Amino acid sequence: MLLQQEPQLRELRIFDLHLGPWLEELKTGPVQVTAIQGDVTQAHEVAAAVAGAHVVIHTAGLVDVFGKTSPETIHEVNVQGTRNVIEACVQTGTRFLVYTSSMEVVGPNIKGQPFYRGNENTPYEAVHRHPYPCSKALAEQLVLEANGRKVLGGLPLVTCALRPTGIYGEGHQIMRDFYHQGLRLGGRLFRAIPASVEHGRVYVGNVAWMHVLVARELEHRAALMGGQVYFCYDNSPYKSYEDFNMEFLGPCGLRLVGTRPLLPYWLLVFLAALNVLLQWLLRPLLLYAPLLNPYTLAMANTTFTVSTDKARRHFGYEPPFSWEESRTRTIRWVQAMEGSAQ
Ligand SMILES: NC(=O)C1=CN([C@@H]2O[C@H](COP(=O)(O)OP(=O)(O)OC[C@H]3O[C@@H](n4cnc5c(N)ncnc54)[C@H](O)[C@@H]3O)[C@@H](O)[C@H]2O)C=CC1
Ligand SMILES: CC(C)[C@@H](O)CC[C@@H](C)[C@H]1CC[C@H]2[C@@H]3[C@H](O)CC4=CC(=O)CC[C@]4(C)[C@H]3CC[C@]12C
Repeated sequence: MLLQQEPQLRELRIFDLHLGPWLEELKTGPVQVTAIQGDVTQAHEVAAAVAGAHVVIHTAGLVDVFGKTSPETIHEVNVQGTRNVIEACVQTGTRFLVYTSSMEVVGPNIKGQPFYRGNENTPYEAVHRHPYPCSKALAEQLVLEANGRKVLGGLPLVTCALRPTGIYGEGHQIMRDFYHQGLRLGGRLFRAIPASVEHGRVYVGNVAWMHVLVARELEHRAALMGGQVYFCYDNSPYKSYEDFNMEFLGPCGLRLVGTRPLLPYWLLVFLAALNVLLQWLLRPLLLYAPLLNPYTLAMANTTFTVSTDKARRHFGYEPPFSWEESRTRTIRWVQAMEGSAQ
């Protein structure tokens, strides 16, 4: 999107632990695309990649709420990695830093309190225990506190944090997991969460556009945007997590069984805890990381939706992809997966 939408772009550096062959397709245009294989936990690698950059969009992170990696690793990547990016900007003189934070910085909290149509100023007790939200909250705090620090050359660093709600769209691993689970269950998924529990979702293309816009506007609107947080939002409908997924999985042949949860909540809690035990017992042999665990159950069962226009007011954000376009593009992606699955 940067290559298509940013006329000022002279070089795009992509720094990632895992570089894919798709990067080669980006190198066909007039803008220099530099792919750098590196680890954000290694300060020297980050500094070398950042040196000379005008703006850094820091979106690297470990998105793990399924117990696939240790809390220490999540912290190392999400917190220390962010610290390394900030220090690289300061040491090399990069003045503008955009950070991909998350709704999880706010909630749902461990008390299961709903956040209903909230915005960036809505009072809410952001209390977390899980390593992932804790790491995102710490990293966001580091980014916002770094706003105003002097970088090499003596000018101030300008930082901003974007908080996507549940991202969906092409490449969404969790959607892929739901789809494959449905295929394994004969084309069916079984409702576990009441339809009334709404979860905010945002299309990946709109999240990407918000990042491009902030990267462009941060310099000209530093006084307004510096040190600010913005929820990433669009016109995606408010639905339960499972019903929302069915907007894409339904047209691809899956069916959500039950108009209300098929199992009582206490049994779901028991099964989620059993999954944790099984994960622990099986760890020496294999990685067992099902979708259902105590954290994912609590998240899915707590309403969290945002309603805000702060990004529009501060830097003119309007989602370029309508709900219909976002839905169609995601369905096409799942269908392409379906083709590969058959
Ligand atoms: N998936 C979601 O629903 C949401 C994600 N986010 C945030 O968006 C950002 C991107 O996440 P996703 O695209 O969902 O996940 P993703 O796993 O597709 O992207 C994360 C990227 O970070 C890279 N990475 C991981 N560890 C690294 C390391 N040590 N050094 C360098 N690169 C590393 C991965 O290779 C990957 O390309 C993350 O910061 C995440 O916390 C925020 C809100 C919602
Ligand atoms: C098994 C069922 C109970 C099923 O409904 C569980 C769904 C569960 C896997 C998801 C429900 C809410 C999701 C999280 C939410 O969208 C916020 C997120 C923000 C991020 O920064 C990363 C992803 C996630 C934690 C997302 C993960 C999947 C859910 C927990």
